[in-house]
Amino acid sequence: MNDGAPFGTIAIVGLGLIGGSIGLAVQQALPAVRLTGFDADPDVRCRAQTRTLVHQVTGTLELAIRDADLVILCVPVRAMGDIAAQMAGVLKPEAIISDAGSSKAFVADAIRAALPHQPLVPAHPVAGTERSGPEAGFAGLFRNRWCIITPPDGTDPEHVSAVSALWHALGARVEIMDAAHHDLVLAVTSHVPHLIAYTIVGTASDLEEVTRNEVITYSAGGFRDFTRIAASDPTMWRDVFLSNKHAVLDILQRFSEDLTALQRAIRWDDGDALHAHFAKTRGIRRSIIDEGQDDARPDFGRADHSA
Ligand SMILES: NC(=O)C1=CN([C@@H]2O[C@H](COP(=O)(O)OP(=O)(O)OC[C@H]3O[C@@H](n4cnc5c(N)ncnc54)[C@H](O)[C@@H]3O)[C@@H](O)[C@H]2O)C=CC1
Ligand SMILES: O=C(O)C(=O)Cc1ccc(O)cc1
Repeated sequence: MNDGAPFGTIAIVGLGLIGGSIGLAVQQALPAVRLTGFDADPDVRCRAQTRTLVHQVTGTLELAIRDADLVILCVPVRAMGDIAAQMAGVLKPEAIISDAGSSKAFVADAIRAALPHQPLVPAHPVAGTERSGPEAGFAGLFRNRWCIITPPDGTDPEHVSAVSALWHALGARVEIMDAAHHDLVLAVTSHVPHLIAYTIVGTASDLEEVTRNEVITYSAGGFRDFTRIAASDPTMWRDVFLSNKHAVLDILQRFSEDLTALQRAIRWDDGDALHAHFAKTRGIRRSIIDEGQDDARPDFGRADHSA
C-alpha cells in the first residue's frame, strides 16, 4: 500500500469504456497503484495495451488477478458470474471483488454463488456515455458523478471504506445503498429511459411514410438526444434489461399507465391536464440543474476525452 492508496494492485477485467476509464483515472489519481487488466477479446487486449489503459494487459484472466488486492469486473452484467467462477482458487483469499455493473442484485447473487467466501463490494459508477470499447475510456469520466456502492449484509465496513476511498480518489461522490433499492431507482432513472429511446428511434425508422433521410435531416433536439442513447451498446443493454427484469417491468407498467393518461388528455383536449403535467416535469429538471447535475459528464462536448 502506498501514497494513501487503498489498494496496492488492482486488476480490471473488461477493458472497454468503464474498465478503460477506471484504468486511466487510477493512473492519474493514484500513480503508485499497480494495474493489471484482462479482456476476453484479443483485439481489445491489444488496443488496451496500446493506450496503456493499465500497466500490464495479460494474456489470461489468471495472470491478471492472481496478485490483485482488488478485482473490478467491467464486463456486461450477465458475464460476471462466469468470470467469478473462473477466478475461484486463483485469487488471494483477502482480495476484494467489485464490479461496475449497471444492475446490482443479479450480479451480487452470481458472484456470491461462484465465490462464497471472497470479500464482495459491488459498485455502480453512474457515469458513462453511449460509446463502448477500449478507445472510449477517459480519465475524467467519474469526476463529480455518483458511484453507488451496494454492500451485501455482513460486508466488513473496512472493505466498504477501501472501495469508497478508491471512488472518491477518482473524483466520484459515493452513496451506499441496498442492491434492490438501487435496481428500482436505476430502473426509473436509467434503464426505462434507455428502453424508451430504443423504442422511439426504432419507431421512427420503421415509419414507412417518413424516409430514413428525413429522420436524419430533421432530427431536432429531442429525437437527436434519443438517438445518442439508442446508440448504446446492444450486449450491455440486453444484459441490463434481463438482469433487472422485475424492476424494469414494474416501472414500465407505471409508465404505460401515465402515458395512457396523457394520451387521454390529448384525445379530450384537456389542456389543463397537459399543462399541469408539463409544469411539474419542468420543476424536476430545474431541481436537477440546481443540484449541479445538469449534464455533469465532465468532458461532455469536448472532442478530446483523454484528460
Ligand atoms: N457504458 C456505460 O455508460 C456504463 C456501463 N456500466 C457497466 O459497466 C460494465 C462494462 O460496460 P462498458 O465498459 O460500457 O462495456 P464495453 O463494451 O465498453 O466493455 C466491456 C468489455 O468486456 C469484455 N468482455 C465481455 N465478456 C468478457 C468476459 N467473459 N471476460 C473478459 N472480458 C469480457 C468485452 O470484450 C469488452 O471489451 C457493464 O456491466 C455495464 O453495465 C456502468 C456504468 C456506465
Ligand atoms: O450515456 C448516458 O447518458 C448514460 O446514461 C450512461 C450510463 C449508462 C449506464 C449506466 O449504468 C450509467 C450511465
